[in-house]
Amino acid sequence: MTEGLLSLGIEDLGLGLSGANIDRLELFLQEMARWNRVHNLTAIEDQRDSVVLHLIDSIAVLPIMDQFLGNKAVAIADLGSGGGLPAIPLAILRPEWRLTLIEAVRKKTAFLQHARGKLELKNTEILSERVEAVAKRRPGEFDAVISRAFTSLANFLELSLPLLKPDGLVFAMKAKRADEELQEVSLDQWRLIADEPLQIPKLKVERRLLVLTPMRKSPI
Ligand SMILES: C[S@@+](CC[C@H](N)C(=O)[O-])C[C@H]1O[C@@H](n2cnc3c(N)ncnc32)[C@H](O)[C@@H]1O
Repeated sequence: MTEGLLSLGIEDLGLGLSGANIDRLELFLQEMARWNRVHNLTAIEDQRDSVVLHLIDSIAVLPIMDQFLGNKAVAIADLGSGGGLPAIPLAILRPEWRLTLIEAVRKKTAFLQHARGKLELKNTEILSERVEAVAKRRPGEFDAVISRAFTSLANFLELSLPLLKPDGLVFAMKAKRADEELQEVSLDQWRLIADEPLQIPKLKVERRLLVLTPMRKSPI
């Protein structure tokens, strides 16, 4: 099974993954495939390779996140986690980070709870709620926010702002066409502090990771 992750180039990411890391990522993929079959969890029940590529896409952000967050016990929210990307692979590979997965659809959070138990991911919490509701209940709580395939950049930033600590960071996983989305962002409100191309082995489309921080320096 591990052959899939290896043959699709996970080692080329240069993350220094151990055999145990790869086994746990593989277990997550197996659970996702099993739940997909039974519950029709997401649209990505297509070929296994494409799910593997989604996973590799999700961890390609790690070298850049590491630069900003180091190995501190930071609190990170993943908005619109769906089947757990990118939060679950990140939680597997960075046990010192605390990941909060926020997902509105209950069928999906049932899977996320299942995966959390199966993988014994004590550094995760699953919230079966809309992001907007969590922001009201827990304002200014997170060091960082991330999302993948969630919404437009401008909307992601708007939803992130109330969740973030004053110096919090937003990690936006984007495709090459992020330039148009960046033009919609108010530079009075946000500072772009990094815009990094990502190397995804075997994946033809280009990816970027944008890192932004709010200009305001106190929570709302
Ligand atoms: C296209 S999926 C992406 C899932 C996952 N991040 C991935 O990359 O595979 C977007 C997810 O965001 C969730 N979502 C959309 N708006 C939301 C909101 N306001 N609060 C919580 N979840 C939301 C949807 O239910 C859906 O599962």
